[in-house]
Amino acid sequence: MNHIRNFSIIAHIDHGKSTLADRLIQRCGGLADREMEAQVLDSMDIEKERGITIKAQTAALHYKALDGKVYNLNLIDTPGHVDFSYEVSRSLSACEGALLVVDASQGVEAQTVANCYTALDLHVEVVPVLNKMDLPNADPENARTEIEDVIGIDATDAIPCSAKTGMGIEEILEAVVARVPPPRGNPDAALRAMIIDSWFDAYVGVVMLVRVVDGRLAKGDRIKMMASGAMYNADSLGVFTPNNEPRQSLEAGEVGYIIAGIKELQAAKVGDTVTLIKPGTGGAAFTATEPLPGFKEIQPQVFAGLYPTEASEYESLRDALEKLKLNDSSLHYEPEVSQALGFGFRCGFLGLLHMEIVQERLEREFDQDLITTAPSVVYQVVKTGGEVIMVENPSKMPDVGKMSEIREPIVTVHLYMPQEYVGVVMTLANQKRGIQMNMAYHGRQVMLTYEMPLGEIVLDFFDKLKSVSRGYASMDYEFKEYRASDVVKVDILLNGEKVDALSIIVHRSQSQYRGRAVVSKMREIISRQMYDVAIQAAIGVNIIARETIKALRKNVLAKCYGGDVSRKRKLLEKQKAGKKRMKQIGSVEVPQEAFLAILQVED
Ligand SMILES: Nc1nc2c(ncn2[C@@H]2O[C@H](COP(=O)(O)OP(=O)(O)OP(=O)(O)O)[C@@H](O)[C@H]2O)c(=O)[nH]1
Repeated sequence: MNHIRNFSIIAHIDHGKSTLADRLIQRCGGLADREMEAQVLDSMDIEKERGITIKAQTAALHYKALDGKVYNLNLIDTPGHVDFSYEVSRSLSACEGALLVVDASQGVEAQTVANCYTALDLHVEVVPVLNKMDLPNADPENARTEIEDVIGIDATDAIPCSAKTGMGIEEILEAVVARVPPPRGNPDAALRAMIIDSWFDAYVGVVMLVRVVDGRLAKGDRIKMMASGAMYNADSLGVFTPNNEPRQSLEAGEVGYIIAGIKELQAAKVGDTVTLIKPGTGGAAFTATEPLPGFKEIQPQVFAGLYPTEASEYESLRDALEKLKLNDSSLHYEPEVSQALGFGFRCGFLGLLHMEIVQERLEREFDQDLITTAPSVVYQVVKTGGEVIMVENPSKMPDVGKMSEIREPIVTVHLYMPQEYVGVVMTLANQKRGIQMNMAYHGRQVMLTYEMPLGEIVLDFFDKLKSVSRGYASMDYEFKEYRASDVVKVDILLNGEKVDALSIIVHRSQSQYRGRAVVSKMREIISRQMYDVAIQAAIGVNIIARETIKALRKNVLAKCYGGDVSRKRKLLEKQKAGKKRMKQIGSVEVPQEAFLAILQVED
């Protein structure tokens, strides 16, 4: 195992993670130049466009070091957003080292900090790298000082490099060999391999990327997933270079893939431990007694309704969701009926970004026209009879008289920011009903710990945090508990009719304000119709806000002075096209944005 190094790259968006990874792969001969497409490691189109990595991928590199020995360097890619923090922690826990890439012309930025702390918590050796040294305004001294002040690690040996010109690449590879410790597992113990990532391949079924911690796995061995208990045959094994390269076995310390005829992604959960059920070729011990630490069952945190704009598209939306789910085990969905929107699906997501990605893929890859309702968290409701139910759709909230308590999910949030933003971040956290638990200094960087309702976070907390801190603050959060809370359901009525898909759940102290704000936002969004439209917000039978949209549809044609038929038709066509993502509710045409009006409300 002394010739193996497992490492990943931590970087702020745009600091050059993908470019550097490509360089390292190219230098180690993994891909011929013509195969080098920009950013090999980000495989999905959307990833490229959004510039984030959704699924971790990996490359096993062969590097002949200056000491004359050939090393096996496994580069493990990590996703970079708060919705995927669990995946980040699993990929980092599969590494002994991490390159911390800092753009020498920009210095340390907040997003890197949270991942860097995760790495340090997991005792991963962090090797700082100063990228973009070819830029005229590169300031390596400043970047070094910031790494020491903000992250609190020694940056004397930070390596200057340029992923663009190739400067420093050799030094980085040497540093990986010299500074990242070799893996420490026990090759003679029972097999324990951690699933770092898993995805569905149309030809071979589920592919698992694993880090073998102890023992040995050979082709054909019978394996078992320790958390799910499912058993399979390890039909084929191999490593990614990043192309796949079949192997007869994977040894302790190695990173590679297993294909075992698994049809369901849920059977190969990230963080689960793979062990053997029959003696393999590894020795006497085969079934591990203890799984590797850190496995968590990931539950969707945010729910929203997804409806086709045309009722006839329901089946094709179902097919699309089914296909997406094949490769995204954290996506949940089940059929749901709304009086206003007809047949659709209640979908569960890891967070808002995950929801956006799914929505975008449905529209782009599957050509779906969707209406999405406002995201909601899951509430725990104690009914008057004592029964406890989970409510993930505001419109399903029982009547007030039938509930004795509503509990909302509370999360522990860690907020990281430079000192100068502590004040504004605290103000924001207080507005969002946060309770401060702790404050810790790491050099110039501060970590605030809050307990906060998840419902406040899913609305717009992340965007607000970025805007008050000019992008410098970052966060991560984890579920803590359900806690009793004075939340109420606010219904929205159009011409006196309750629109189930528009109901929201908010804290009573904010209900008046939010009700009013949503109603006035909707007034801006819903265009004028043939009739007057009354928009109201109500808590139970109490109307708390009202706006009226005056009838005005004739205006579309008003400019046409009667005569010009073709122009008239054009205008009507145009109006029809504009209606595409609209839904007829009673006599009112409601555009897609109206369902998300709650997200557009400013505090
Ligand atoms: N001048 C210069 N530009 C670089 C260097 N490394 C990367 N870049 C450019 O910086 C931009 C961001 O690089 P990426 O490799 O996509 O950065 P990333 O960190 O992977 O970003 P995300 O994939 O968005 O997280 C690209 O336009 C690169 O061409 C470098 O050493 N010098």
